[in-house]
Amino acid sequence: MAKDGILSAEMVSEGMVHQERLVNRLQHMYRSLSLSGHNLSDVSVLSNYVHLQKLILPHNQIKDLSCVSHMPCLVILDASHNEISTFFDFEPPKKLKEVNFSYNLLTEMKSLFAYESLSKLILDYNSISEITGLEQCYRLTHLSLAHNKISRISGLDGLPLTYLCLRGNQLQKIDGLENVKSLQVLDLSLNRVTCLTGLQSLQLLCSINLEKNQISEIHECKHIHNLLLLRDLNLLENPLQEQPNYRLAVIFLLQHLTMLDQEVVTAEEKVTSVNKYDPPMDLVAARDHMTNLVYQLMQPQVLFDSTLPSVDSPYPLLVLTGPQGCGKRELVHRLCQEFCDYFCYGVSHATREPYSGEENGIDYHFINEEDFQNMIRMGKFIQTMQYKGHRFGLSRDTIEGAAREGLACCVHMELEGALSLKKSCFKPRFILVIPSQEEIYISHLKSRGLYTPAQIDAAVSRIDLYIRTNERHPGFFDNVVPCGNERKRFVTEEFYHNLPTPWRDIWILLMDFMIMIVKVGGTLASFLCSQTVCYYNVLQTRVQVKQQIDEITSLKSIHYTFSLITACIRETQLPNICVYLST
Ligand SMILES: Nc1ncnc2c1ncn2[C@@H]1O[C@H](COP(=O)(O)OP(=O)(O)OP(=O)(O)O)[C@@H](O)[C@H]1O
Repeated sequence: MAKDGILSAEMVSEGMVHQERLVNRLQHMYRSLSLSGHNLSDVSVLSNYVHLQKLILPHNQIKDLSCVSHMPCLVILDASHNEISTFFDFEPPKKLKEVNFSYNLLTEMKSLFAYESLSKLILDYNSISEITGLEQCYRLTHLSLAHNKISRISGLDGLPLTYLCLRGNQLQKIDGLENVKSLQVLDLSLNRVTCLTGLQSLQLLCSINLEKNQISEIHECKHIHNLLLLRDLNLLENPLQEQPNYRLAVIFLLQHLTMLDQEVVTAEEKVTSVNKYDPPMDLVAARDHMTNLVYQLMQPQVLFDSTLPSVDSPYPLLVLTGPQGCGKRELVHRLCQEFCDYFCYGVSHATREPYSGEENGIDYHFINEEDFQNMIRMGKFIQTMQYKGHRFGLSRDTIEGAAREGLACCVHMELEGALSLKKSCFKPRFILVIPSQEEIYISHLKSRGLYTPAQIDAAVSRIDLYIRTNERHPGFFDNVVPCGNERKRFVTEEFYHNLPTPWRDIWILLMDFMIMIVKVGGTLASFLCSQTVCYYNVLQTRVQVKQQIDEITSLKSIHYTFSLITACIRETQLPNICVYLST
């Protein structure tokens, strides 16, 4: 222990960790000195040790470090746990890289422009209230100012920091970091931070510690959603932890995390979070199918009453699917009008308000949410779907109604509904009606005057979903009908007059939806031919079986008509249509 706190030459030689002989072999050169916890207050003797590279003096009572001015080779200085109140009060050693002044009495930072080699600076547990003087520290990568009195982050612009610790300060928001682009590890624990804005541009961040702050909203995580390298996030002891499903919600928003709140994020948690907050369509469909089936099975049996098929006797359903407002609904109506001997419009239930001109029981069965839920519980639906906050569902009664009249049911629905139906024992035929020209689709939606711009964007964005499904799952749709302005383009006066007479009549008959119906035609006719047999098998009466034969004859004639139209179109060399017809 030092007498009166004064460091003597003997003590220095005891504390020397590393010494080397100089070239002349007569003198020693001291490289590293470590004197921890010696109650030292006067270390002026060190002015003689000019070759020191590493000086470790923690847990003393040193107030004055001016001896460092005589150590031009010093690289590492640890003067933590002392009584230093003046900031870097010595001539700058040119090579000084690492400095630790934590647990001292520093109240302010001064310019360190002359310390150009400084790469690591630790100033924890002082009373510093503002970060200043670091502007010229072009090599500073590690800065720690934990447990000071800093209330605002400043003075760090453009520094090459990879590690920054401001734990235990008085920060309420995160600003002043936008230009610290190289930051990888950030510790802001034990502050009063309420929101995460200010982090979104720090693309290299891989670890953020925000333990013990005031963050109360899970959606704050959206600000760090785009930080693709972020692996470790600590939000322990923030109010948001009280929110239901907190962990899953955060994992869902930050899918790259491997550690959350000091616990490993498992693959199961990631899958569960996605299934909860953005379930893949297939999962939604499977759940929907399962729900409706289970509720149906829970009802008293109505087997003998039902004309509907079982697993081995499918019932013909024609499903037109496509994005909202693409024209599929009109096409279904039209098909059911034109071919009323074969098709019946399957009216879905909907919880949305009717648009003007819509009629209850014709466009939808409009019901309220409570009634819809009751119908689900009573096993009434075959398929349901939530779309933009409203519920839609196709009921067994609707289909039974069509079946009792000896007709095939024709419905329109979104892709999720189609997926759910695919899982049922029905074997529907699916026709995708897809806008071929985005601008025309958008202006059509606008002209309906029913949708907000956000709803239009959402509908347009689903075009891609349908196209991807069609590309990735060949055969998912039995036919694809592009809708756009082809109709206007092709049904010109000239085209019409050039048609031979019988074909002209057919065109008149189909007029508005001609092109679309023709394109559906291939599927439609073959579908009816193949499915009607099954349907009549379901009804199981002799009379109807007899009727079936007659029907099929006329169906064949429809098929024939379609092939004539096809040939006619081919003759007029309309390549677009021919392509669709041949698919
Ligand atoms: N049972 C159902 N299952 C799934 N989707 C359905 C069902 N019934 C209707 N839909 C679809 O829900 C979407 C929203 O229906 P809505 O009637 O509000 O649309 P819209 O604006 O009138 O457009 P559209 O002319 O395409 O019907 C439409 O794409 C519609 O086809």
